[in-house]
Amino acid sequence: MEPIWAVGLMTGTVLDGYIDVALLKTDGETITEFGSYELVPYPDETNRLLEKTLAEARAWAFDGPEPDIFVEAEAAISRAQADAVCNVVEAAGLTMADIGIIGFHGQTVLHRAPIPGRIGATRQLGDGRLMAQLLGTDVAYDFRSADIAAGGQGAPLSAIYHKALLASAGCPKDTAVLNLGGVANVTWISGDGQIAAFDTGPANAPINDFVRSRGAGDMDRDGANALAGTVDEPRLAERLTIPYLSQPYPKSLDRFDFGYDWVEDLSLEDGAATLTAFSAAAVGAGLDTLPTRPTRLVVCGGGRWNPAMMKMLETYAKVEAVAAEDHGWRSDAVEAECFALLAVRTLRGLPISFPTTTGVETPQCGGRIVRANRPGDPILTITDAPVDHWQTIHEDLFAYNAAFVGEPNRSELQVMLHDQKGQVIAGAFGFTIWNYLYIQWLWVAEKHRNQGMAIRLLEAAEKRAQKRGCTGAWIDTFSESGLAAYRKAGYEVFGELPDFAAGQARIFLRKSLEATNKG
Ligand SMILES: Nc1ncnc2c1ncn2[C@@H]1O[C@H](COP(=O)(O)OP(=O)(O)OP(=O)(O)O)[C@@H](O)[C@H]1O
Ligand SMILES: CC(=O)N[C@H]1[C@@H]2OC[C@@H](O2)[C@@H](O)[C@@H]1O[C@H](C)C(=O)O
Repeated sequence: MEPIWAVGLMTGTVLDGYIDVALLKTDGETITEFGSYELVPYPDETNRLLEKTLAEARAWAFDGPEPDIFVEAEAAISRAQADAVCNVVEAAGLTMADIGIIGFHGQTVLHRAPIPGRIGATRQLGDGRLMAQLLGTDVAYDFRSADIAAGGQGAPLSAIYHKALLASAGCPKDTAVLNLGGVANVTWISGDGQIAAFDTGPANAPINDFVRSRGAGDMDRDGANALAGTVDEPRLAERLTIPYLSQPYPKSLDRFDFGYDWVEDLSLEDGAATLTAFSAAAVGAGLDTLPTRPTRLVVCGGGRWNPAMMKMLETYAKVEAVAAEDHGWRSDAVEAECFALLAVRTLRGLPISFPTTTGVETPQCGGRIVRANRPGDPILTITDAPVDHWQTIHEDLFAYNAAFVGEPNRSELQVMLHDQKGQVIAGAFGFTIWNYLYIQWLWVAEKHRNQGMAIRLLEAAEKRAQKRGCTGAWIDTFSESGLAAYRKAGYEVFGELPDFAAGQARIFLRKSLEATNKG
């Protein structure tokens, strides 16, 4: 496939109020060109709605029907992100017609990793159909469900994009990629090109929540608090015994799996320092689980802008931390670019998750695609009274069939029984087509039933059908009496549709007209 322009959309777990929008030209395997990138703010009311939605999602905990608020939030997210796409595409000097596909991650509101005996669960709010309608462009969305359904973690999915980035930058073999969002995830490529990826632990989410709880802003901006504080080493050492950290991958986390309650009694500065050290040390513990420990990490995601975090990666994770920008990548764009690439992969039917990235048994293609209506596309109509164009289809269909099975010679047939006064007492209607007679309707007036009328009608119809060259006949019924009568006439059951009407099966019967001839 020729590379196409794709738009990637990401709103991560920290709910920082921004939509990450990035353009990427790609064939789904390699990066041809990085396009423009912007952080577009959500409207204030959407931010408030999202906070409420996340709280309701946690209370719901995948138990029972989804909270009603999801419907409203999903529409608001989809509309706001569609607007953002329009603006970024236009500002880049392109039109929507230049965009091959949109990769719409949606908002993760809840994520639960699988455990032995129970598959995982994940929910990203985002209505791909609505976005495709609004923008008139194909949309790939719901990237994680298929992986989860197949037994995978559903995350992280960025590994295949990180691999493409590492290849494009020609990084040394011992380099891994680290994303520091609400949660931290790492991607490592083995010498023979195998990918490993997993969530290492928290990144910014607990730091943001802690700082916010002290009324000190939305984040520890530039690591100012952490840099001014002292890490509570004993407390950190104890915290580092949490089994998740050294557990073998694959593994994934929800944004709220790690909190800040364990530093609540510390000062703002010491708390921030201890939380930052914990996120960094958790990365180190994760690196220890890889077959060979990388010596360099290219760091992307918002945490890359936190100097305390970058410094602590060196001291607590014992690894060289290089900013994404040092390789010409754009820290804040990586996740959005990733979903642009994943959308193209989905379009091409290429896998987006693998046994070593999400633990899924076989690579999964994931992502659902909605095709948009474009000018010039066929128009779909549905009617309860077909007339107009049926003849066109009919003639074409018959001509098509005739080309490989000969002329159908469809010809109708009606058999009637009248009394002496001309009153109808029984009748059958059907048609012969190719080698078969089909009796569509057969009816006997009530007072004439059980007198062999049905058999007389059928025999007459069968004779006529034989003259027309038919070698078989079929009929169907969902009445007991019909079934008995047709059996008596030499028909045998060859199929049924259970519960066709009010619990009754529709029974299909056939009879060989050749056998009748011979016998
Ligand atoms: N200048 C800065 N100083 C300190 N921290 C920063 C700075 N800029 C960004 N951050 C941190 O990065 C966070 C945003 O990170 P990012 O956008 O990568 O998260 P996300 O994509 O929502 O999360 P995830 O990757 O888990 O889905 C901010 O909320 C903040 O904690
Ligand atoms: C369920 C979910 O949304 N997980 C996110 C989250 O944020 C970081 C980390 O946890 C990662 O596993 C994932 O996002 C990135 C884009 C991923 O799938 O690679």
